[in-house]
Amino acid sequence: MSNKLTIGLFGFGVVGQGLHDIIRTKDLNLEIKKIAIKNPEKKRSLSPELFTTDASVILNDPEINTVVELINDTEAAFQIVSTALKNGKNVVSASKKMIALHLEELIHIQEEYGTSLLYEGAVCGSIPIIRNLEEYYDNELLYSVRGIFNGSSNYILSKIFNENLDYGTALKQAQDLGFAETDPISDVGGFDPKYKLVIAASHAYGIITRPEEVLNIGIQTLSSKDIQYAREKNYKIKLVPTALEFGERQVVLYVIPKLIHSADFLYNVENEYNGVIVQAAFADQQFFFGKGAGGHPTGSAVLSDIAALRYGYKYEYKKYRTNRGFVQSNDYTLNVYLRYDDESVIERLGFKEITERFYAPDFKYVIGKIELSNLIANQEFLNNDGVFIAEIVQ
Ligand SMILES: NC(=O)C1=CN([C@@H]2O[C@H](COP(=O)(O)OP(=O)(O)OC[C@H]3O[C@@H](n4cnc5c(N)ncnc54)[C@H](OP(=O)(O)O)[C@@H]3O)[C@@H](O)[C@H]2O)C=CC1
Ligand SMILES: N[C@@H](CC=O)C(=O)O
Repeated sequence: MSNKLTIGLFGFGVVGQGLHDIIRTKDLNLEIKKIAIKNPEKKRSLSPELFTTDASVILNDPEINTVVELINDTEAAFQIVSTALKNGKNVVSASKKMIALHLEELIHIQEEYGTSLLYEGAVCGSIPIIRNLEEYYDNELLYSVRGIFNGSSNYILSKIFNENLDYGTALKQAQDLGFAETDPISDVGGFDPKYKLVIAASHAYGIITRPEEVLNIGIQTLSSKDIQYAREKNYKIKLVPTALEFGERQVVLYVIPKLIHSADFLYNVENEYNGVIVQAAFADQQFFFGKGAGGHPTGSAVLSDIAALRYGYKYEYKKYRTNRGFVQSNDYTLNVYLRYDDESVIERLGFKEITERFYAPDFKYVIGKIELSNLIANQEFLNNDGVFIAEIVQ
């Protein structure tokens, strides 16, 4: 491909503008030729001639060799990205939901048309985790990948724990700072970190998982009682996606709040920062830390992908293609804290074992072991008021 990148940018919101800010500070031998947006009435900080609402102006322009997709509409993003790849353009995207939902198809399109799709900014903002999982870690030696993959929920939890802010105020701040998704239930309900986990697991283990088959329980039902419990036991609560190998090449994926002890690297990951712990057979634990949301941190990851396209970089999906027999499995048991209102909840969830019970008129909880499949069967129920569940790692 030509050394000079001529870019068609889709989206000029938090991340699109963040990327543009970064690009204009440096002489990078690249040009943003056109920017596609949705609302022609919105006031823009750049010349009106640069903008279009017609996607085909970019997608059919033979001079544009690189498409950068940073929009907040999943289905439109898939149409744009797949058409651009089929039209011979390389693409950078930060749309994690779109990528997680369409990963297998996107891999095949890249293969068929010889084009490249990079998406480092889609997983943990500024942290270069995808290229590391893809290139550095052999899946034979990789035990687990877990961490804080969502800046908004971590921001909310930090503000609640460290500054006693109420949930609604903290969420509003995360939205005002540009961290939250258009519908913030995606963040606080654990959907956004689940999409990121699905993408990370494909590069870690070579397995492509359908997001709807992965448990996501969020922080939206957190109450003052859970915070009191965590504080008394010297825990912090964090929303943690986990991909972990167990048994014979089985990989379990799930997203759930976790009670985190001070010895855990994630304990000190605060606000919009993310942290990823990779556990490998001989390297033991390695910790990646950086801003996981916001225009400039995400823009920096997008720019790194743009720069990688200059030298023809592609994900080879080696682990997926060689298929070394890793399979996703939900045959896994978690140790959990469950705060509940109604006694029938305990029976409904079918605990394997209960090791602790606390009972007061205004606060009831149990600690015990439960099958992941039971949590999946009750996922909707567990995201409703009256219950809060969190994993406790023993
Ligand atoms: N915010 C963050 O910290 C991060 C966000 N992401 C992801 O990056 C993407 C963009 O997020 P963010 O910048 O926050 O979103 P914003 O809501 O700030 O901006 C979205 C932009 O997309 C444009 N847009 C929407 N639909 C279309 C369409 N069909 N064609 C062209 N433009 C369109 C909007 O146009 P208009 O201006 O006219 O409304 C707007 O400029 C999302 O997928 C998000 O999940 C990833 C990592 C971090
Ligand atoms: N809403 C997301 C944005 C980045 O991916 C988050 O809060 O992490």
